[in-house]
Amino acid sequence: MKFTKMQGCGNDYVYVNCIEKELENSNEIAKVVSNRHFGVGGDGMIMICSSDKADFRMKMLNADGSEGAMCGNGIRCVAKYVYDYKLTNKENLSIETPSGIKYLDLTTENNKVVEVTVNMGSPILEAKLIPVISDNDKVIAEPIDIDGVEYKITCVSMGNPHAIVFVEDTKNFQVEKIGPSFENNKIFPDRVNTEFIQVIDRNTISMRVWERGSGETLACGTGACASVVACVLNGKTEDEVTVKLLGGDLKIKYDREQNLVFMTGPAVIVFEGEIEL
Ligand SMILES: N[C@@H](CCC[C@H](N)C(=O)O)C(=O)O
Repeated sequence: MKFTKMQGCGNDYVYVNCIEKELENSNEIAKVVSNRHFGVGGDGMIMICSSDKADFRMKMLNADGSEGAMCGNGIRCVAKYVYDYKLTNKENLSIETPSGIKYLDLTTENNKVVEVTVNMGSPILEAKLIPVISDNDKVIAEPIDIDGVEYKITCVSMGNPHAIVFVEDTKNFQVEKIGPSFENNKIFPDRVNTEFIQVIDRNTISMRVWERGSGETLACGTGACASVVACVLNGKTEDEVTVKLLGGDLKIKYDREQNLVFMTGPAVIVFEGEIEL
């Protein structure tokens, strides 16, 4: 199988062109190729497919083979893939995902994409739709017991579920130890992605993430969007925020008038290859 390894802020996936032919058994293939010792290595696999509703369609699978309905870093890389490999010459693209059609603006230099802005759509706050089990309609700064310690979570879906936790210091936070207990807590019927956020100032936050199905990653685009929405809801930041991740920075804008979230960030090709399956 031919592939291109790409990354956005260090959130790396194996990209496969499925425009002519979809992959059979893609959940199993995602597990194999994502393995960092026996496969290509990545946080998961992303398939670029044709669409009858938009310019292209994206399907994303986590490293454990489970599907995510949206991937913020992935969708920017899909835009770079289709433009740089000349599958389109459009600099304004629409990409269908299981969480709806997203609209993207490409910034190019020397006929290559260097940065992409994505209209990520409206955040979903209704507990039932995220889904998170709660007595309240929305989960904002609600206490949760994780391994005997009380944390406060704010829950937001950007097409996929996120729980946001404010911490004193992201650098020394034990994400690997605590992340799985959030992911698999019984109040999240579909599991959850968890963002640990340190507020630096009213326009800057530091974030680490434990991703459902992939573990700690260097960045999560939907997670950065959900976190800025959570910051605004908790009165911690303005609505334009630089999110500092282990793998780089994302610029997020929560346009409250339109109730839309915009994400701007890089997309990079790392290498191309072929793997025997
Ligand atoms: N890294 C992604 C999100 C990938 C999916 C997520 N792990 C899930 O299962 O919902 C991003 O950049 O948004």
